[in-house]
Amino acid sequence: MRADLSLYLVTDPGLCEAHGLVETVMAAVRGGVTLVQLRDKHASDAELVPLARRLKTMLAGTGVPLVINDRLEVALASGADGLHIGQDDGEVADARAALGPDALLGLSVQTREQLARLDASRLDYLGLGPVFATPSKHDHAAPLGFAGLAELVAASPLPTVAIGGLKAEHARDVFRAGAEGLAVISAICGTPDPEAAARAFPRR
Ligand SMILES: Cc1ncc(COP(=O)(O)OP(=O)(O)O)c(N)n1
Ligand SMILES: Cc1nc(C(=O)O)sc1CCOP(=O)(O)O
Ligand SMILES: [Mg+2]
Repeated sequence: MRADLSLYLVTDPGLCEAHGLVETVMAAVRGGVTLVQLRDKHASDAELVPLARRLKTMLAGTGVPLVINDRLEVALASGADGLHIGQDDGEVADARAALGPDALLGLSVQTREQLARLDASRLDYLGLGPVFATPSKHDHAAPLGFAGLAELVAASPLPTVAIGGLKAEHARDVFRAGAEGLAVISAICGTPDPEAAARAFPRR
């Protein structure tokens, strides 16, 4: 599945708490977010499935797909549009086999070595990062900077979205590095006005 990666919102339960997670997502979509990832490292699958279903219902008619972070079972049970996995989140082939050919499947990549061994035929896009160090992910890899990002983008066989410490003022540099878009948590979720925060991102 081909997705618009321009402005990719990754949710965080703590940072989205102020306005409510669903309300934050919908405000961000009104502001121009093109893809939403439900990411909660602590909730159980049983807690995430109804939340994912609610988000999917709310996003109906907007054209904005919903992907689930890490949890294949949640993606399958909720009817989400896809899944985003990292290097240690299971096999791409297994995820693709379970999700079917039409689902959106993304993989996180931090290094050239990971790029060289991935199976592009089963993936739709790559998340490249972190561009900068960020408190939103405690176990992130070494920051790439824009030069490191550009190197990975140039070697990528798939569309890419940059992630990690990105704000609206970084959009031009991200596009110059060749990525299709920016994935963000705190630049939208942690703000007083998520719609305005999303709107502030320049488009490619
Ligand atoms: C768009 C996007 N890119 C990268 C990541 C990071 O995934 P991962 O390395 O599996 O880390 P966690 O998010 O699971 O902590 C992402 N979630 N989204
Ligand atoms: C979820 C995630 N993955 C990363 C990676 O480098 O793979 S960085 C990150 C957190 C992004 O949050 P913020 O926009 O607040 O920096
Ligand atoms: Mg993961």
